[in-house]
Amino acid sequence: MKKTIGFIGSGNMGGAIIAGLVGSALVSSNQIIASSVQEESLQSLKDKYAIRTTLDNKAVAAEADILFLAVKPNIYAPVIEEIKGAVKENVVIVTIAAGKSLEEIQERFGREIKIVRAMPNTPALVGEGMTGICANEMVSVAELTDVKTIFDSFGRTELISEYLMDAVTGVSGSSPALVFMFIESLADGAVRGGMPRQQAYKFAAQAVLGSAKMVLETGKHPGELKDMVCSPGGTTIEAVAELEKHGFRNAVISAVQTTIDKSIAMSKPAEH
Ligand SMILES: NC(=O)C1=CN([C@@H]2O[C@H](COP(=O)(O)OP(=O)(O)OC[C@H]3O[C@@H](n4cnc5c(N)ncnc54)[C@H](OP(=O)(O)O)[C@@H]3O)[C@@H](O)[C@H]2O)C=CC1
Ligand SMILES: O=C(O)[C@@H]1CCC=N1
Repeated sequence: MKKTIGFIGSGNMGGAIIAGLVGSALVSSNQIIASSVQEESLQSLKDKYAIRTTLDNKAVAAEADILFLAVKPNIYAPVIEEIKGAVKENVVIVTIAAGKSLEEIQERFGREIKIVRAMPNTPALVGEGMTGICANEMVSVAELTDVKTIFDSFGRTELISEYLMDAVTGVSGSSPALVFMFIESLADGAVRGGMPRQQAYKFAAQAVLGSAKMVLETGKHPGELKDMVCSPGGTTIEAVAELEKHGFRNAVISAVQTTIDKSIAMSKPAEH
């Protein structure tokens, strides 16, 4: 891809996308330019990925053909105000913020502008991201394909309707945090059984990785895969019964619902 890709903000998520992009070889490092507020964070990105960096958001906006807004949702308004006069006429804006609609972003730019809304996740860092994307009507098929190609370069991407973006935020944007908690808990259980901690993380993480791959690659229902592990009268069914006793599935469903509720709440700007 020949385009210049800009990042306004390059923290946990922006940094993960940059890492994924550089790792994919879809673009060369010098086609990526990123801004942040602290020189140290930029220096660290420069050292790791050899990309171009600046403290000047407008300089990124002026160069980018595809411009990622990777700052926290609560500073979208001032950041867009700062850069809106500097962006290229035909720029494609990629917003990755929870709860920021295509309509709201367009309103803040104050003109018709090409916008792709994406909800990625931090596993982008290791080339295993999951991203949902949608776009406004200004974005051409070719431009959407370019943006999808970027997300595809570090994981899987699906085009979705915008109304599903809150659900995507729960099921894949936020869920890595829940999965990390699950891995930590599995490992704690193994440590309780005497296993050294670092070894326990490896066993727990590989078990989760392998299980996820089985879902993706066998096409079998997760319940069937669970049944395949539960030997009658064996060890696993004891653990299943224990989790059911504590409302495990209901807890997870409710947790995802809270992310959806929060994402919806964040999409309603507070009245001033
Ligand atoms: N974290 C995640 O898993 C996911 C996050 N997102 C979305 O990504 C966005 C960023 O989140 P996340 O990466 O977690 O947040 P971080 O706090 O890790 O990163 C925010 C970045 O913005 C920079 N920044 C702060 N103020 C400014 C400013 N005025 N101008 C330019 N850069 C600025 C920070 O700079 P510095 O480092 O120098 O302080 C930092 O690089 C959010 O909108 C979030 O909803 C979406 C999906 C998943
Ligand atoms: O916690 C958040 O708001 C962001 C969005 C999805 C993951 N992290």
